[in-house]
Amino acid sequence: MFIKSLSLKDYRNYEYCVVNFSNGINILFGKNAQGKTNIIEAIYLCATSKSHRTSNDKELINLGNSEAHIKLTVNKQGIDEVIDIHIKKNNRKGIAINRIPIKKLNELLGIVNVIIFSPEDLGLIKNGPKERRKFLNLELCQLDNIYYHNLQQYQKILKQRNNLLKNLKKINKIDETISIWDNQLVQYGIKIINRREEFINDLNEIINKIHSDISGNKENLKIVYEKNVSNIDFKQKLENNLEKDIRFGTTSVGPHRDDMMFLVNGIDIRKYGSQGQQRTAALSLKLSEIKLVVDKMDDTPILLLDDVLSELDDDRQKYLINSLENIQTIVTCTGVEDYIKNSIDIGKLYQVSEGNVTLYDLHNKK
Ligand SMILES: Nc1ncnc2c1ncn2[C@@H]1O[C@H](COP(=O)(O)OP(=O)(O)OP(=O)(O)O)[C@@H](O)[C@H]1O
Repeated sequence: MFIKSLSLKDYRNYEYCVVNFSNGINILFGKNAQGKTNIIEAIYLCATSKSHRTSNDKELINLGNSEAHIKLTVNKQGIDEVIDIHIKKNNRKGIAINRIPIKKLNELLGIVNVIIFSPEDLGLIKNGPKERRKFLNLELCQLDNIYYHNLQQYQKILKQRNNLLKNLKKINKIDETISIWDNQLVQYGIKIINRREEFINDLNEIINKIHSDISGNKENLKIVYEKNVSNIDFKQKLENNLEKDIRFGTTSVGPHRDDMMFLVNGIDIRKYGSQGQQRTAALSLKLSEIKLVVDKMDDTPILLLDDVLSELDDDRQKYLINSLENIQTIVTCTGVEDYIKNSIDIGKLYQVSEGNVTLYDLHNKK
């Protein structure tokens, strides 16, 4: 699939803007704070219904205006699909697919498949478990509608259980209704654990080869799923921890406390890796994700590279660029030197300046 066009009205620092994309590599370049990431964010929003930067939709509306509109046309195996998003000040948004309004946000998932890669992703291994869980959830929600549903249910039940725990602390006694929540939490939790396990196994099938290539055959990379509970002991652990959970007013066990360990030549690089090792492993992870999505889908996803190339050294830049064949890529950067140096075949080059996007001719320097 590839994005044909994006139009923005009163969105972030754009009053009105239309960008037509090539189905190859598209580069948006410009100085800092001109609106490059805002374009990536708008595309991401059309794919997932959420911004990758904020959970407050109001921030997406151009300051001084009361509504924002985003329209994206994607071509899927020859057929155009149009996504319209309308964001209102009261944090409500209306979404339509081919002009038909959708009732639930998850109807949007799977229409446009994007993989986003930004400098923050390079910190995935160095950062805390919350970031790694976010990675798991974002990827799986896009790949699998059932996972999205199970995760939503799990989070809803977890919130209700935590509220009950806080009430039980106040009245200082144990209420039988907790076991009703526990059963439901276990029911959805197990589904989440199983799907995460399957996903990590799939990544492991791919990642070692990629990582070994990037590291010049010096390093071996394996991901280990650090489950906080297993599908066998989840219920028991909830019961064992009940008193503690009431004391703290929160659920201390479950997949909401999962993590992933990254082993390079058998060593946990979250703790003992150099920064370079951690960043390379993060790059391998992202590239594995691309390959996995390409293998699992009938169609190719769209790759969004937000200012990431300048963060990589020459060898890693080359490796990433060589992986971009046959996949529409939308790149943001401050300068195009890295792309010229790597002789990339650029489909469309745009300059972004103060909320304006203009086609740029490298040769005529227009
Ligand atoms: N709701 C909004 N209304 C108006 N302007 C906004 C709004 N939200 C953000 N901006 C402006 O958008 C600009 C930031 O855009 P963006 O994050 O896309 O920058 P960028 O070009 O990717 O820069 P960098 O290279 O620094 O990442 C800033 O000038 C910011 O003030």
